[in-house]
Amino acid sequence: MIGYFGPAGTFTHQALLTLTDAESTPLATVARVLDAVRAGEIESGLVPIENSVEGGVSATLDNLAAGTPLVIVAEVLLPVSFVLAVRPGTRAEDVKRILTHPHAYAQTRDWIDQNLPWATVTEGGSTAAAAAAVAEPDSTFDGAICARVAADLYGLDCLATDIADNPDAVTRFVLVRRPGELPAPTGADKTTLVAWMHTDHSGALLEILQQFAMRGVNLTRIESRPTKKAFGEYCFSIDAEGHIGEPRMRGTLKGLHRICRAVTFLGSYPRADKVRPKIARGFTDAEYAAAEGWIDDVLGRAPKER
Ligand SMILES: O=C(O)C(=O)C[C@]1(C(=O)O)C=C[C@@H](O)C=C1
Repeated sequence: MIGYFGPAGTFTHQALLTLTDAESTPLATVARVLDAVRAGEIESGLVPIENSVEGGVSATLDNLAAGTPLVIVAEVLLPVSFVLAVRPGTRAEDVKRILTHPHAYAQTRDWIDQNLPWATVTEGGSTAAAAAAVAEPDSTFDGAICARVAADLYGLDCLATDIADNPDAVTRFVLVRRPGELPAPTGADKTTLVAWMHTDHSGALLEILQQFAMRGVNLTRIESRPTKKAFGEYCFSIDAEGHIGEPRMRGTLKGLHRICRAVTFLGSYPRADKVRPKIARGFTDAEYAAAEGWIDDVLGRAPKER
């Protein structure tokens, strides 16, 4: 069973339908999805992790960083577009109170300011939960910012469509499981990790970045998140091109393990866009293998299984 950030009609639900038609169950928060996976109540869970306009989804990044480690086994990229959904008969001038997810508000703020300057916006739950709440006859909310499928599902009318401030917005979702067998390398993979650095000397972040740079490993996302343990203490949530099965990524992870207070490995998985990294001269698997073979020769030993 696959859990997803629900209820039915969220963008996460739509992302799941592009991935599989396996049996699924909605859960009300990102934390509930991830905890249900940890507890073994569901086999895997789909949650949003990053948006091209608003950046990282903190609820997901922080839970994955701090909780019992899970691993990402797949990612989905979904273009997101929003509608203003209302109970049938509601006119624009009647829309005084809007309910939506914080990321959806962040992506439609200008449109709301320009078109409904009198409206107040409450952030909470998911976009589909907002649509379901507005559909209640005695709802205190007049409108929801959600996906068109959510408006249809909960019997709402679309007062306006395509209201995103950035029409090209894309959200990235990740499918997580309990640690076990990892997806095999495809040549177009990503590895996600959290680096918890020592804070007792200067240049600690630079040392982390050097581990990637000196092995030709490109980053696709890096953001600092508070550790929530002490004021001013941060960890780094990182996505990098490559798979733990590849020697340059393994070397990077080993290097990070040596220099960091801790490293949380959150999976190596195929990239949704299938983009293959440009591997500079000196960093290919063959060149790593040749270098190992040369060391074996120098030491006069038989090549060992690698
Ligand atoms: O509320 C939803 O529908 C979600 O799936 C969450 C979420 C997000 O967390 O970014 C997903 C896509 C949109 O960017 C807005 C909200």
